[in-house]
Amino acid sequence: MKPFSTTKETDAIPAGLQDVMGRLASVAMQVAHRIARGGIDEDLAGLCGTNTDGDGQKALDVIADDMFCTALEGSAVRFYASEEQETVVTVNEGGTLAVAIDPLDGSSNIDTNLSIGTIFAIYPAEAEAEASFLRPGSDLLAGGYVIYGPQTCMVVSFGRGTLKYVLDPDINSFVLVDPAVKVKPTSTEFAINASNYRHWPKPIRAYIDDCVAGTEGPRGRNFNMRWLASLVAEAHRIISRGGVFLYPRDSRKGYENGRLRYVYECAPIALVITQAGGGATDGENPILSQTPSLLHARTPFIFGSSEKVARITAYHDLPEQETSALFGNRGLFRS
Ligand SMILES: O=P(O)(O)OC[C@H]1O[C@](O)(COP(=O)(O)O)[C@@H](O)[C@@H]1O
Ligand SMILES: [Mg+2]
Ligand SMILES: [Mg+2]
Repeated sequence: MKPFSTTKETDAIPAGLQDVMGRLASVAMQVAHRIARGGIDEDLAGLCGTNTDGDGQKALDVIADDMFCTALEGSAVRFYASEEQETVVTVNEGGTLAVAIDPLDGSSNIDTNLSIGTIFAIYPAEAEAEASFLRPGSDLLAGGYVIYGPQTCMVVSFGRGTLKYVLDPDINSFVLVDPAVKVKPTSTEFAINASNYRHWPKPIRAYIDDCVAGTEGPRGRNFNMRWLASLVAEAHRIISRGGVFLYPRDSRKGYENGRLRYVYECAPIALVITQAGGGATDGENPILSQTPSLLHARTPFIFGSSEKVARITAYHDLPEQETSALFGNRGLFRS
């Protein structure tokens, strides 16, 4: 079983990362297979613990974490950081790379047969374990995700554009289908968990109010909303047809910096999106220029079509009375 179908697929990967990428792709194929068989002889959605963030761990969270970590033994990976592990694991003292991973993203959807995924980030290893990860996303050697959906795809950037691979189930290998993925600069779709509306900061409320007001509001046109509760699936939709995703900070306890984790969720997705021409910010500043202070640090996260992300930043720059006022007053944003 070859993770990549031909040399074309492998040659698109920098030489120093080919082995690790092959290992990640091989595990992803096994995870996809296991998901496809879920419920036949194992309950992948069964609760089996709590991670450091207090999130309930499902069986598949733990299984996938174990599979990825084990597969990196004997590779060039020195340090392994995971959503499912409190501290960094030293895989190979002599390694030169550091891998951070969300082994299973969108866990709340495991038993619903909606798309879920894996998010991965590869940095150069530093002498200290944590220092290898507490750095800006602009230091990434690679960032990407695998989506387990009707198709299994891998979308990855090595800092020079974004590539899309599809798993061909006939040959059990990933095939490179798009070496230069592009995110549409604009779109009429937004994705946000609207049940948190009352907790959002004013600029986010104002932006969503103006979208929801449609043709009667300052934007003068209608918008459509999606929310899958699977970051990978939202990213893949945006890669495919544009749109914007928002998980802002909010006033709930524990959501002061939003929900999503910088090191193994936001930074790699931001790399993939920005290398495809999209935008990725915390609402005001680029994600890739920030430095997390903790391994599991969270950050507000807004990404997608560049014009939409820029517009949301502009809402953050509005004077206080503009975001407090009724939408009709935001004449600045008539388009
Ligand atoms: O349930 P909420 O608050 O809408 O959050 C959904 C978000 O949480 C996540 O499921 C967090 O990821 P995990 O499943 O890896 O913990 C994202 O995929 C998704 O965008
Ligand atoms: Mg996640
Ligand atoms: Mg996860």
